[in-house]
Amino acid sequence: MGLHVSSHPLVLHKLALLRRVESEPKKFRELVREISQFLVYEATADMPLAPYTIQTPLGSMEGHAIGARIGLIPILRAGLGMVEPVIDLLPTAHVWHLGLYRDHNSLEPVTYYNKLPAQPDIDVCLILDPMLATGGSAVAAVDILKAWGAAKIKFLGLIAAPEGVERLQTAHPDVEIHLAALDERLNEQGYIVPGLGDAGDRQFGT
Ligand SMILES: O=P(O)(O)OC[C@H]1O[C@H](OP(=O)(O)OP(=O)(O)O)[C@H](O)[C@@H]1O
Ligand SMILES: O=c1cc[nH]c(=O)[nH]1
Ligand SMILES: [Mg+2]
Repeated sequence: MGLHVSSHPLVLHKLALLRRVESEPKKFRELVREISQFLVYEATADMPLAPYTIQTPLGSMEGHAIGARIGLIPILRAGLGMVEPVIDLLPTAHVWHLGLYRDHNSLEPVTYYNKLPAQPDIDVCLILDPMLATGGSAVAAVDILKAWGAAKIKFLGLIAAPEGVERLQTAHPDVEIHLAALDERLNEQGYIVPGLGDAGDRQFGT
């Protein structure tokens, strides 16, 4: 319940290319862009619609607009690469960046950037972060958004470990998780296996 792992052939095809060690940052960023668009297409399948009257060259009819105010919450750094492809499809979305990094020793998230306004001005928050590993960062992001007053929150990620899914679902069972893949496990350093390595480093060449 609440966990969606894409089985679309295009997602699987592009995910294999994304994982490959040969995919250099330019290629990697392109694949992050493409897979993110497929993911948000699937994750917005239940968005409410607002009907309104439009004119075609041949007459009037009832058209539809997305009836929710959507906020994109990229988790810096690695979530940055998911913003442009998603906002291209949802051009009226607001973007609120959250800066979180994992402490290398404790693997616990450290918050370093949060400029959310005093009052939430969106109906649905889409958290964008390619990797859900221990789940510490995702749980922290949802904690922040709920304390802010966000009503509905979804997590969009490229690859997750079962440990991270379980931690997020236990802490926040109401948050839907949309993934391109659910991998085997975490290794001793907290990396997803087989995964793709460090999603921030691979996008930004660091
Ligand atoms: O589920 P967790 O164990 O919390 O790990 C996942 C987090 O790790 C990565 O960020 P990282 O800390 O590498 O920061 P970066 O994006 O700046 O490289 C990733 O983008 C997530 O935010
Ligand atoms: O495998 C992992 C785990 C956390 N963050 C990453 O970028 N990759
Ligand atoms: Mg990183």
